[in-house]
Amino acid sequence: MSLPIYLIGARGCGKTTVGMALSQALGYAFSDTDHFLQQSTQRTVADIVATEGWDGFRQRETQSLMAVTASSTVIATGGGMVLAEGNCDFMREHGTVIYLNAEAKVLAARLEAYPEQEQRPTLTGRPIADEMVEVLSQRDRLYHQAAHHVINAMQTPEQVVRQLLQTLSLARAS
Ligand SMILES: Nc1ncnc2c1ncn2[C@@H]1O[C@H](COP(=O)(O)OP(=O)(O)O)[C@@H](O)[C@H]1O
Ligand SMILES: O=C(O)C1=C[C@@H](OP(=O)(O)O)[C@@H](O)[C@H](O)C1
Ligand SMILES: [Mg+2]
Repeated sequence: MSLPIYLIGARGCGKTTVGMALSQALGYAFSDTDHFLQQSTQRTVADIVATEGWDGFRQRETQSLMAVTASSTVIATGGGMVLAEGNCDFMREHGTVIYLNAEAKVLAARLEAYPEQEQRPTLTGRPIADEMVEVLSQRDRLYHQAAHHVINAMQTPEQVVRQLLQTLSLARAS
């Protein structure tokens, strides 16, 4: 059995989309911390944030991370998973952590085309393009610090998966 692979990065970088495709390519299981949270509570992210605030959501997110961690599993995390240092330590100790890196304007374009507001309530109250600049200015360093590998996510999902497979096989060979 192989260690879990954690995908981290900002909203819209493709953790959920690419994570599913990567799991199929590897023959791994797939989990998503937001899907787990929504299925286990039967509530949306927006509903949890509205009633418990972001602090309440973040506590539940940490519990979800632990609950979905299993061998031979690709795990798509929520974009704010790295905000708690304990989550970063946990991921690095239990598996391989990969940052799907993309510029704010690319993220904003994807999120504007497909906002999924129940999954992504506003973080700052600002328009998406401004929000992504602000979020990356706060988190880019945290994503880099937490990651074992950084992948350019500004390519097609197929290209991102190919690059992930290459990086993982190089890491295993070394
Ligand atoms: N590499 C990519 N190129 C173009 N669009 C993408 C890519 N990855 C994801 N998307 C699109 O961006 C949106 C957000 O993707 P998602 O996988 O939910 O990101 P995340 O889980 O990181 O927030 C979706 O509409 C998805 O189809
Ligand atoms: O960036 C964030 O703080 C969040 C990202 C979302 O997940 P995705 O990154 O999968 O969109 C979801 O966990 C929640 O809305 C908070
Ligand atoms: Mg996601």
